[in-house]
Amino acid sequence: MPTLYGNTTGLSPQATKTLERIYRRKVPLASIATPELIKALAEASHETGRQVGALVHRSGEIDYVIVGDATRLMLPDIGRLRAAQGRFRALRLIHTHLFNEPLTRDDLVDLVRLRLDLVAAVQLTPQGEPRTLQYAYNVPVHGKEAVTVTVDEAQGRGDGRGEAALPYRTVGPVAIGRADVDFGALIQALEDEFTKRSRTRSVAAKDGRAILVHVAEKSKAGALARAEESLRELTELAGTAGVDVADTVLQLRDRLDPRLVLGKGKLDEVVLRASELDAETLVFDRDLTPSQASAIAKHTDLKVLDRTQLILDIFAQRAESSDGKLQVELAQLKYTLPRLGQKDDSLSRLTGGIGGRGPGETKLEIGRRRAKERVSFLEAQLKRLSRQREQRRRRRARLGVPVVSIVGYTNAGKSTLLNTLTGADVLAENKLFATLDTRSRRLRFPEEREVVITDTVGFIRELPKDLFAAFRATFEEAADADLLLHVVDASDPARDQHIETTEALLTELDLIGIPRIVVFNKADLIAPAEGRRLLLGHPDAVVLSATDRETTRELLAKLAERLKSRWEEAAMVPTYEVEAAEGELGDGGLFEGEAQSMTVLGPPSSSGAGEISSRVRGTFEA
Ligand SMILES: Nc1nc2c(ncn2[C@@H]2O[C@H](COP(=O)(O)OP(=O)(O)OP(=O)(O)O)[C@@H](O)[C@H]2O)c(=O)[nH]1
Ligand SMILES: [Mg+2]
Repeated sequence: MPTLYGNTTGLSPQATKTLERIYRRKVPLASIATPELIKALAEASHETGRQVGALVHRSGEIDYVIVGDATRLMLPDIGRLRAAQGRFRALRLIHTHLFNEPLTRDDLVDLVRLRLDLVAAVQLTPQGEPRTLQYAYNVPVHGKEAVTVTVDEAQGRGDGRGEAALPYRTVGPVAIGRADVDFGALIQALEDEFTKRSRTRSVAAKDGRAILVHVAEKSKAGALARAEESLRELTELAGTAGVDVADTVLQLRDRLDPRLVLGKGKLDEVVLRASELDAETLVFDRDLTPSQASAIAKHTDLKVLDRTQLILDIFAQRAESSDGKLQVELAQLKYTLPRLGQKDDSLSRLTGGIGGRGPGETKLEIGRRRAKERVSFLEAQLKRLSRQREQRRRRRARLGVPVVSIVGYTNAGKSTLLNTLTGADVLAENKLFATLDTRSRRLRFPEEREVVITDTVGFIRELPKDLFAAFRATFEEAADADLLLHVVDASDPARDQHIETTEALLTELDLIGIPRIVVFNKADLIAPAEGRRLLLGHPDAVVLSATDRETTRELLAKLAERLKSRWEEAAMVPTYEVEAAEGELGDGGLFEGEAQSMTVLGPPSSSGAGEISSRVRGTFEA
């Protein structure tokens, strides 16, 4: 027996028979629907008082007969693997409308999101006779690159997009029998056009085009400003991850939808927008539960990522040391595991990150059991590495060299500061999370005094939990620090928030007890008066430009002063005279030989303690 789909409860045996008979119809490629099929659908509708539809395959077969209610039809899950780029699903929906309604928004959203060949509605007379036919099909739109922010207040303000080109075209309603378009020729022409376009597109955006979505409750004061700031950061994160941001959408709601987060109407709009802009990914500016992500992916037929996945993806791309790679893989697996439990064939859209990137051997689409095994393996591996680090640290402690760790929000200029202070060439980039592996350099002060300066991973608001756990290890180094340099990008409008976030994370990492110097960086980008104001709030801080070595003198003097007792304790050198140090600062003699300031501590075990190497990477790493 052929299966009936949709709202099949309470159908009489007679109605069931009528419906099942629809499967016998054949539709040639040359027409949208035959008069016989239309008649059969109308009869079944009349008999049941419900909408009835057929999904017709290009082969002419009817693949699905679907029953709705009086006003709508829910399509079955027709295999949510996306149709190949530039191709349609080879299925067209022909269905009845009982009250002479034109194509509804739901019809059009289904057309676009499922990439159906075509959607047609047959308007029936009150007597149940087919009267007119209206149809719609997907058309290529030349997407605008512009980033628009749309805010939906409760009053339903427009989305400010104006007359955007629609990704579909509707025809009719026309009298039945007048709709004599050659369906086969139409679909062939459309597919050719789409294929041509997607070829040029895929070169332009190798990591995919995405729409960024921020949804927040509007009850809270300042919600809009916070949302905009958060979207700005997400846009930067997306850029860092190599995602082409096609558009951003911002919705403030009274209450978040527990299932879809956004309102259904808004989400439908996003689907259409994604089709317009040829975007295949939605990135949510919040964490989604596995079931939310799954529901949204199912509803939109788009790839759905949340903020955590985006950050994980960046880490996956950027981790360099074997340690870092293991940690990222572990975090990705831990994030993926609860999502593997879902009975969901759209798994690849929930897991793989942007391009399915995962370090190590994990393909991110492995089974649950394999994933668990891999987690245990990685955890054991990381424990071993952590023990090794611990040993190295102890050895170093015996050497008595004080350690200074540079911490702070991502992109604050930590690596730049390390480079400038030590003459190193650690990668510093205008990207979030440029640094993922801890690097250390030795900085020499006069009189044979020296410190080891360590660069760290940048902090970020709402650092993903699993990632936090995994990266805690990289802060083990910092846990032994005698002093922290908290670098702040003084020119960032969200500066105060960044300070707050960093301090909260320092607390969580148990580092808050370590003495700290706040370094307001990027002084060249702020007015001098602003710099002075900053110092009023933080009298112990310094203001400098990490890009300009001249400006770091005050910091070096402060470092020398703060580390004085530590050096004395280590009894490495005779008593340090602050006055003398300042005198030396005056003539720039703080660096005792430029070449030596570039010395790197070599791996003590493998190549002998204190070996001089010009390589930066791999410092302290066995
Ligand atoms: N104008 C200006 N730009 C700076 C200054 N210091 C750093 N930058 C720039 O800020 C960007 C980030 O610098 P990084 O040193 O990579 O920052 P980071 O804190 O190490 O960042 P992550 O490793 O990503 O957490 C780079 O483009 C630097 O060139 C400064 O004093 N002035
Ligand atoms: Mg860095």
